Amino acid sequence: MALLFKNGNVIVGADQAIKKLDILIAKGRIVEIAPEIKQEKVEVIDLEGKYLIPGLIDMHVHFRDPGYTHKEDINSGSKAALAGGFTSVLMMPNTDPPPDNQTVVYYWKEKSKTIPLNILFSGCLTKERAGRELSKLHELKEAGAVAVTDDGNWVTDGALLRHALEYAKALELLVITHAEEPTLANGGVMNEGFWSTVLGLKGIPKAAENVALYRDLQIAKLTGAKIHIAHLSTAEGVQLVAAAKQEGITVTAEVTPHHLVLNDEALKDYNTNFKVNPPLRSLEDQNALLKGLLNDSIDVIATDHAPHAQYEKLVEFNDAPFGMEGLETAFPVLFTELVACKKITLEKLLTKMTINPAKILQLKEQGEIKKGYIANLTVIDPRLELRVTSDLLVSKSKNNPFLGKVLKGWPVMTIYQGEIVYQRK
Ligand SMILES: NC(=O)N[C@@H](CC(=O)O)C(=O)O
Ligand SMILES: [Zn+2]
Ligand SMILES: [Zn+2]
Repeated sequence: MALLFKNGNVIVGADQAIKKLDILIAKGRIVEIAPEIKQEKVEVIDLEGKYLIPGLIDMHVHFRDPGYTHKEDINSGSKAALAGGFTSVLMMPNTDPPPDNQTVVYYWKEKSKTIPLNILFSGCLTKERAGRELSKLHELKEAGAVAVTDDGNWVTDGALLRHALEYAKALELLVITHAEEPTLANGGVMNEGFWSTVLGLKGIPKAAENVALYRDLQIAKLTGAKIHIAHLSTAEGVQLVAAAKQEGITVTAEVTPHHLVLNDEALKDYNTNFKVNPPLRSLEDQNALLKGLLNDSIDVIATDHAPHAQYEKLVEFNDAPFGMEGLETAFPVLFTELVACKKITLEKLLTKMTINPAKILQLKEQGEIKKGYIANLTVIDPRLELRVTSDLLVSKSKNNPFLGKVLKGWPVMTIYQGEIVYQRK
């Protein structure tokens, strides 16, 4: 049945302007946008006080399927995405087996075909993500991958990255880099600085990210290929990306919600839910990342949703795996900590979570609310306040750094291709 949204604050157009409008959707599309729509035989949804926004797009999620489905699988990860207001996600390839050829991509396709979420696939850049030999990039493209990355590992062999970028350019595959020079990271578990000294934990210096990033940008320049920087975490990194853009290097960059609202002081209780890679950096880095987001050096906010089972995190800090669960709290965290505190406008935040990732992933007729576009939409209740608890989270994993926090601005309804696929009870 057609749906008519009334009385809402609707985010429309390429500038994500907030307007009081009615929206009619039918047959999976947005068919009318007007100050007042009168239509019979439709289901009317009263949005009083709420926002209707484009479905959120997350270009960095780990669904752990196949191989680590005790942490998450395509089904549970998708449920978490929909509960978080996301209608498109890009899956990362650090699974077992990893998608370095078409087999895993076909498995993903088969397993996700009935799930009401636009799931995009990334393949490995190198075989087994081992950094020695290129994956079958052609095969991956043919199977439907839109990106290639060795996320979790940096491609240490520069010539190999060069070749990957050359092929990827010809194949129109996006290359995503996890920029961290491993000999500098050297087994560290948190950011190297004041807090690692206080806590007696081995640090990962910011230089590990900065040198890797600089090399990757130079290889992008050399090849003229597009490169996307995953989870930027340092102030210098923001400068490097800004300078590269200025020079005409075709680079885009993302930042995570956790790097925008947390810093390494959060680790002072040795809570392993705050252990993540790249690590939470200093307050200065946190501030620089927000600045970089505001001045468009950083294009996208992506969650890097990295679920781990509870027992895996219930160990000594040094032994815990890196990663945070993030899909479900991303929007309320950013709304509470940045929009409500007037550090960023809702329009700007949404641009980084809808239009910009849609452009980078070349998603057609998505990312904004526009007549004729696909009806992927999310309803946000800015007044709804909820405490983050493990019961609230639908992901298989509960390693969320915001557990215990009261957040507002929760997604309450997610619409995928015109159908209501999630409703908060
Ligand atoms: N971010 C993390 O801390 N962990 C990710 C890997 C990654 O994104 O590099 C994971 O797969 O667990
Ligand atoms: Zn990574
Ligand atoms: Zn990741």
